[in-house]
Amino acid sequence: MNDTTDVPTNLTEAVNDNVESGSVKDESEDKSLRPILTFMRRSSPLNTSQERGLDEYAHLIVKAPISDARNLFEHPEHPLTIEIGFGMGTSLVQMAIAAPERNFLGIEVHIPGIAQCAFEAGQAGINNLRIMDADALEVLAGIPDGSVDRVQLFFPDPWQKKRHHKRRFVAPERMALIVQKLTMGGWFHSATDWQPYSEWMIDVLEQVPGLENVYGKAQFAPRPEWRPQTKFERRGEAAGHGVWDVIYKRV
Ligand SMILES: C[S@@+](CC[C@H](N)C(=O)[O-])C[C@H]1O[C@@H](n2cnc3c(N)ncnc32)[C@H](O)[C@@H]1O
Repeated sequence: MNDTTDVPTNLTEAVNDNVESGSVKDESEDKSLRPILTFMRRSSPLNTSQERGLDEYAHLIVKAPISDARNLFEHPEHPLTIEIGFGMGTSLVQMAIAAPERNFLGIEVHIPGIAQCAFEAGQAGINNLRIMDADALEVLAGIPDGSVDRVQLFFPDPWQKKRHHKRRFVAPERMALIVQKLTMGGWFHSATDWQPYSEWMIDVLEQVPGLENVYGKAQFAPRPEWRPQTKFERRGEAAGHGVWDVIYKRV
């Protein structure tokens, strides 16, 4: 995870600066051929629950690539929510428990988060949640158009420095892919505690063909009471930040 428990955003960005400036060796020979990633993979040791998550509940973790996310579930006809970057997954598990009539696929690259999410979902005994260790953009590119009812992206890395803005998940080309995968009437729901990113989101999303703001042109959504608080939301709150939700509908 980019900005985990353990790593504040500014440190992540400092590491990223070093990669970009060449002071940290990168395995890729030709940088121009590398896709721009919206995350940095970081490793940290697993605790006992996380070890158990990978071990006892491995059946909840799906390997990439997949051809149709709906078929991962006992009820493929149920509407599918994909959460991009669920972090430690606690809020995603809460959402899946609260909505047994929906299927949930969480995609993350942070292994302790994947393991923790598997542990909590396994302990809760739910069968409407699957987890993937993958770049969500690659997963989305491989599944059928119009197959996802909701895409949610909560407290994405804000990539605060101007030269890192290209890594922000909410960007016209990435949103075009999301639109393609949403069902008609389906939602893209994001939230952030970083005000400049919230304004950026509105600026980008208002211009995306095929999306309409559910709360009116350029409006933020009221914080839905059914969206559980996330770890990064709590962290933002502790730092005195506000919270801005945006909900757009596929039209
Ligand atoms: C700032 S954290 C927020 C985590 C969680 N949503 C929360 O609110 O606590 C953003 C997470 O998104 C993940 N992420 C960013 N881009 C991603 C991508 N393209 N595919 C999968 N995960 C991604 C990062 O690994 C990171 O864990």
